[in-house]
Order: sequence, then C-alpha cells, then structure tokens
Amino acid sequence: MASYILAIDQGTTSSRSIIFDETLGVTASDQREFTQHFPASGMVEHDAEDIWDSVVATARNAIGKAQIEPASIAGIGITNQRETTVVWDRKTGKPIHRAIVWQDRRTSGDCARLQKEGHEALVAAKTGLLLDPYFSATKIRWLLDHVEGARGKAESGDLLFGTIDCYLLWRLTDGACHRTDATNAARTLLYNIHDNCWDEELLALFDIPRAMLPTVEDCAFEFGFTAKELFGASIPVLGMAGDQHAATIGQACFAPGMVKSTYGTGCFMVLNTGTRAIRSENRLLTTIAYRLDGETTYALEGAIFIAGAAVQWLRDGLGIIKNAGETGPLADAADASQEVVLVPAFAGLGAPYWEPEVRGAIFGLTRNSGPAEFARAALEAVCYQTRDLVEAMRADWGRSDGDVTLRVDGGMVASDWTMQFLADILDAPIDRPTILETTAVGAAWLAGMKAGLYPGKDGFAEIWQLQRRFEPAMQEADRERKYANWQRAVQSAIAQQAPRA
Ligand SMILES: Nc1ncnc2c1ncn2[C@@H]1O[C@H](COP(=O)(O)OP(=O)(O)O)[C@@H](O)[C@H]1O
Ligand SMILES: O=P(O)(O)OC[C@H](O)CO
Repeated sequence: MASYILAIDQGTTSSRSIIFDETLGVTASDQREFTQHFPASGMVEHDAEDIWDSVVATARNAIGKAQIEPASIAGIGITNQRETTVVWDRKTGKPIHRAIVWQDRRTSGDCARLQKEGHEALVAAKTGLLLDPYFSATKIRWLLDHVEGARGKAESGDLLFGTIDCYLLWRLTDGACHRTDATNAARTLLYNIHDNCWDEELLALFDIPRAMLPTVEDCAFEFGFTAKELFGASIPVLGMAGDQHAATIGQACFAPGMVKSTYGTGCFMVLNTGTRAIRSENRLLTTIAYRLDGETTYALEGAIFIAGAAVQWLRDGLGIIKNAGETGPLADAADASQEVVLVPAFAGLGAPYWEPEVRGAIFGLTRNSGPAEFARAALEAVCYQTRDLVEAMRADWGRSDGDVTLRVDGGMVASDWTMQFLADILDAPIDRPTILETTAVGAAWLAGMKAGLYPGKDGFAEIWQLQRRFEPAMQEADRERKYANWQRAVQSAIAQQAPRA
C-alpha cells in the first residue's frame, strides 16, 4: 500500500525533499543549494533550470535514501519560495529569462509611479497587498517589456506565467498541468482574495494578458500526475502552498489568533484571522492562510526581507564567522556597554515600513566594536523587526500586551541566544516545536490528508509538540531602551536614504 509522502520544499537558497511515513515521521531527506544571481544592485535572479535540477536530484536522492519503491509514495506536496516569477514558452518549455526573485527591487520605480497615480487603495482592497516590487505583477510586466517579442507571444497565449510551485508542477507533469493554489495566487497582486479569482481590473492595470495565468485550486487538490520516467512511477501531486502558508499549517495554527514566525533567509509572521479578511491599518498584508474544500481562511502577515540573510552576510560578506552557529556564542561574548544597532535593509525594508529604496546602516560603533558586537547586532535586528510586526499585529487584531505566544520555526531558530532575546524584546513567550521543518510538514500534511493517509486538522494539531518554551527575562527599562534605540536607527536610515517626495 502507498504509505509515504514526498514533500518538496523549494526555498530561496536551496531545495529540499523529504520523505514522510504514515505517522508524519521523517524517513529520509536531501537538500541542495543553487546559485544566486545578482546582476546589478537590488536585482536577484534564479535560473529556473537550476531550481528544476535541484528539485529532481533531491527528490531522487531522498527516495533512494529512504529505500522505498516510488510506487509506495501516495502523493507529493509542493511548497515554495513565493512571488518569484517565471515566464516560459508553452511550446518549448524554456523560460524566456532567469526567474526574478521576490527580493528583487528592479520594479520599485514602477510601484512608486502606480502609487503616485493613486492605485494603491484599489490594489490593497482587492489583493490585501501593497504596491511593492516584492510581489509578482510588476516583475511579470518587466519581463514582458524587456524580453524581445515577449509581449506579443504572451498575448497570443504562447507564454505562461507561474510562481515556482506552478513551474515545478508544469515540469513534473511534463507540461500537462498549468495550475497553482490560492495561497501562491494571492501573492501576485493579480488575484482577488475576496472573490477568489484573477481580477480583470488588476490585469488591465498591470497590463498582463489573462492567457498567461494558471488556474487556481485549493491547497489540497489532485493537481496532476508526475511523468513516469522522472521517479519510476506516476505519483499524484496532491498538496500545494506557499512556504509561509505551509509553515502556518505545519505549526497547526488553525485557530484564529494563532501566530507563527518563520526565520529563514527572511522572516515571515502569519496570524490566522479565520474566515475574516482583516484590512490592516498598520501596513501589514492580508493574505490567504490556506484554502481547503473551497473555504478560505485568511491571515495577517508581516514580511521582513532579511533575517538569516544577515547571518549569511556576517559569514560571506564580512568573513567574521565560518558558520551560522558561531553567532550565538559571539553575541554572548559581546560588550554589554556597547549598543551597536544594525538596520539590515540590504534589500529595502519590508513590513511595516515598505521602503524599497532604503539600504542597510549601522549605528553606535566605537573603536572597540568588533565581530562579537556585529554578530549580536545582526541577531538583535531580527528580533527588533519581529517586535515591529508584533506591535502592528496587536494593533490590527485588537489584542493587549502579553497575550501573544509565538510558534517559531526555520533554520535560524536553532539559535537559543536569538530565541531568548526574542522573548525578552517581545516580552512574550516563544514556543519552539520539536520539528523545525514545519514548512515541509505542512506540505506533506496537505498531500497526505488528500490521500487519506493523515488525519484532518484536529488530529494533525495533536501531533504538534513543544520542544522548548523561552520565557522573557529582561528588565522592562532595558527592553524599552533597546527598542527605542532600534526605532531611532530605522528612522535615521529611512530619513537619510528614502527618496523625498
Ligand atoms: N545557529 C544559527 N544561528 C543563527 N542563524 C542560523 C543558525 N542556523 C541557521 N541560521 C540561519 O538560518 C538560515 C537558514 O534557514 P532556512 O530555514 O534553511 O532558510 P531558507 O529556507 O530561507 O533557505 C540561514 O540564513 C542561516 O544563516
Ligand atoms: O525561501 P524562504 O524561506 O526565505 O521564503 C521566502 C518567502 O516565501 C518570500 O515571500
């Protein structure tokens, strides 16, 4: 009997494939990094072919390591870096350009123009998003306007658009299925999250032909079957969700008011708001948490572009650490009297500031500032940004201080130092689960639940287990002084670098 699930987690810097057994235990996994392309300041691209190769290689390796028959895999769940935009030729299957990654800022001028023309209110009302280069629509338009002949081909239906989930499905099914799920569609700026459809008015605003777009399905759905020669059996793709949505599911944040925060390259906090799509008054995003059996659950989301990427910068940019795990002990050894503050706006600032043109800044350096103070500042910055999001969420969700418990996951939560500082600066408990691969678990659950292998939401929620709770221990005065320093630093960075109106 088919009793395994393959989860494909296609992230910003690497692809992972994980085989889960019928109890949602990990049987085997494989991971592969791929090349990041930075063709100019503010531009980030991926080669879609590299992504495809990494996914196929890790999936085959995971199946090999698990020593299972491909036919014993009941289904595949795909989860992915969101917003990253691929446009490819329907006939040849070849992408017309490298994928434009979510972090890419090349369309900030287009977004500023659309804002100036007064379109943001309409866009926000329909999509829950803001006019920022982060999302797919202006990236698609850039490709149509800059790749020779692209617009004409798109208009005649010869080009297809997809986020990474959609592109992978299309390749996995050998071009048979051009589909995405509601969570990924909700990140394009083209999808009406209230009516659950592509929006003609938005398509006209961004000048994008309808013929390029995939059909949109629930997160648990029979999306298509893999070509037999890929893995040695034709396996159904049964689950699909953007990575932050899959993590929300993997953390079992099914009840309104539950919050998860994922610390990978960036940090993404998602608050389940149930069947209500709450309009943020604090520049958070409204998004689809998940859509199951045709019922949409909404969320408020705060997106921070640089979290673990600041640690990577310490390693690759400054060369002051060899691996990420060194940052905690270094931060511990930092001079307590120095208050070095890093504003890691390497790719602009996301929520709640939305300043695409601002770049990183560092404040409070002395002659004695060294690697330890830089490491501490990088880890602290992630926590200060989380507090910015929590403040905004508390205001939107109408909750008072002290009642938030955050479920955390992602590579960076391995750092005890960061988790303790996070609890301190938020003045709230932080819950770290036993399984940190919650994104993959969420994708696996979608597919396994659809296959009839895993229980429904309630049964799945019982599987979630706490590994450690971090309790706040910082004095109130210290907490508020430090946070005020951060707020001053961010405002200085914005004041000096954001373009004046
Ligand atoms: N012990 C640690 N301390 C601090 N940061 C860490 C630690 N371990 C991993 N990281 C950071 O976590 C990130 C990797 O997390 P991951 O969830 O794999 O990211 P992604 O899915 O975005 O590729 C990297 O940016 C890395 O620098
Ligand atoms: O690849 P990650 O984990 O950094 O997530 C990227 C996000 O989905 C971008 O919105």
